[in-house]
Amino acid sequence: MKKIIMTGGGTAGHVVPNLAIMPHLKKLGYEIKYIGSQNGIEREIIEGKKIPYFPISSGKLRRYFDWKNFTDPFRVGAGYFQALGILKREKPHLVFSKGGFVSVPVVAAARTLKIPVLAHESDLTPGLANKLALRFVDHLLVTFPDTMSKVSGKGILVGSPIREELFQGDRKRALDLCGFTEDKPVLLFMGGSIGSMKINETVWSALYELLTDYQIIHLCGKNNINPQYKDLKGYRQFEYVGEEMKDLLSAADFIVARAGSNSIFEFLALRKPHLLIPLSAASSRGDQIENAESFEKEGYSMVLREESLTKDTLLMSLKSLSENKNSYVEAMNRSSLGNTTGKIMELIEKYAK
Ligand SMILES: CC(=O)N[C@H]1[C@@H](OP(=O)(O)OP(=O)(O)OC[C@H]2O[C@@H](n3ccc(=O)[nH]c3=O)[C@H](O)[C@@H]2O)O[C@H](CO)[C@@H](O)[C@@H]1O
Repeated sequence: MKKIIMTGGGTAGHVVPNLAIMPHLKKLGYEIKYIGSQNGIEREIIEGKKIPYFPISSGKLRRYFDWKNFTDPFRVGAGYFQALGILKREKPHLVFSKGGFVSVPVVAAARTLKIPVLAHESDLTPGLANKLALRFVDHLLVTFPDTMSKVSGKGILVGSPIREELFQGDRKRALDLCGFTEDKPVLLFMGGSIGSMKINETVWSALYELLTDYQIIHLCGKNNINPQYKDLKGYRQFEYVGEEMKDLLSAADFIVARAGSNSIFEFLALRKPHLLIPLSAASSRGDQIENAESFEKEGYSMVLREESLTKDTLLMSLKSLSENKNSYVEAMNRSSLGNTTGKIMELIEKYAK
C-alpha cells in the first residue's frame, strides 16, 4: 500500500484543496496522514475527516513587525525536527503540500530524507511559504498559466482542485436549513474562510435594503455572528460551514465574496454570477487583487475594490450584477478550466515511489 503525507494550513484555502484530492487517493488505496499546526484551522478540518493528524509547532511568516518574529524561527526549527521524526517513522512515498506557513518545515524535512515532494499553489503569485519551499520540491503545481514564469522552471500547470461533493449540492436542503422560501433569489456573502469584518459591516449596514430583493446567507467567520440579526427573517448567518457548503452554493443565485483562489474557481465551476471584493494590498500581498483581475479580464467576475466598498457601491454593483448575469454565465460557460484532480492524481502516481 502506498502512503502519502499531506500538509498545508493556516487558512482553509491551504487545506480544502487537499480534501478535494483525498477521495481519489482513497480510491487508489493510498494511506493518508497529515502534518499540520497545533491550533490552525487545518486541525479541526482534517481530524473531522478522521485522517490521522500529527501536530507540529510552527511560526507565522509575517511581513510586519511583531515580537513573535524573534521567537518564531525557533518554533519553525522545532517544527522541522518534529517533521523529520514523523517522516522517518512513517516513511511515506510522497509528501503533498498545499502551502501555508506550517508546510515549510515539512517539505524541508522531506527533502532531507529524499522523499519526493509535490506542492500546489492556488494563487497567481506564489505565497511566501511556497516561495521558500520551492527549493525543496520536485514540482510546484500551479493554478494560473501566468504563474509558470515565476517558479524557477519547476511549475506544472494543473488548475484548481475542486471538491467533487460541491457538484452534488441540494438547493432545497439549503432553503430548509435557512428557513427560506422560493419567493426571492438567494444572495450568498462569503468573506473568505476566516470571514471579513469589512464585508460583514457593509452587509449589516445595507441589510434592510438587501432584504427587500434577496434572502441572504452570510458566512461571516469565527466569532463574527451579529446577535442583533439572529432571528431576522430571510437572513441567516454562519461562522464557517463544512458539509453544508455544497447546498448553500447550490442555493445561491448570486455570490459576493473575497477573491481567494479556491473560492473563485468554485464559483466558476458552478457557473455562479458573482461580485468579488478582493482583500486590499494594504492588508495582504495583493494576491486576491491579481486573482480577481484575471477573472475580470476573462469576463467571469464583476469586481469591486475594497477601497470603494460602501453600502451604496455594494447595492449598485449588485444591481448591475443581476442585470448582466447572463453575460457572466455565458463567459463562464466558455471557460475550458475544468476540474483538475485527475491531472494531480496522475502526477502523484508518477512521483510516489
Ligand atoms: C486572508 C488570506 O490569507 N486569504 C488567502 C486564503 O484565503 P481563504 O482561506 O479564504 O481561501 P480560499 O477562498 O481560496 O478558499 C476557501 C475555501 O474554504 C471553503 N469554505 C469557506 C467558508 C466556509 O464557511 N466553508 C468552506 O468550506 C470555500 O468553499 C473554499 O474552498 O487562501 C487563498 C488561497 O491561497 C488566498 O487566495 C487568499 O488570499
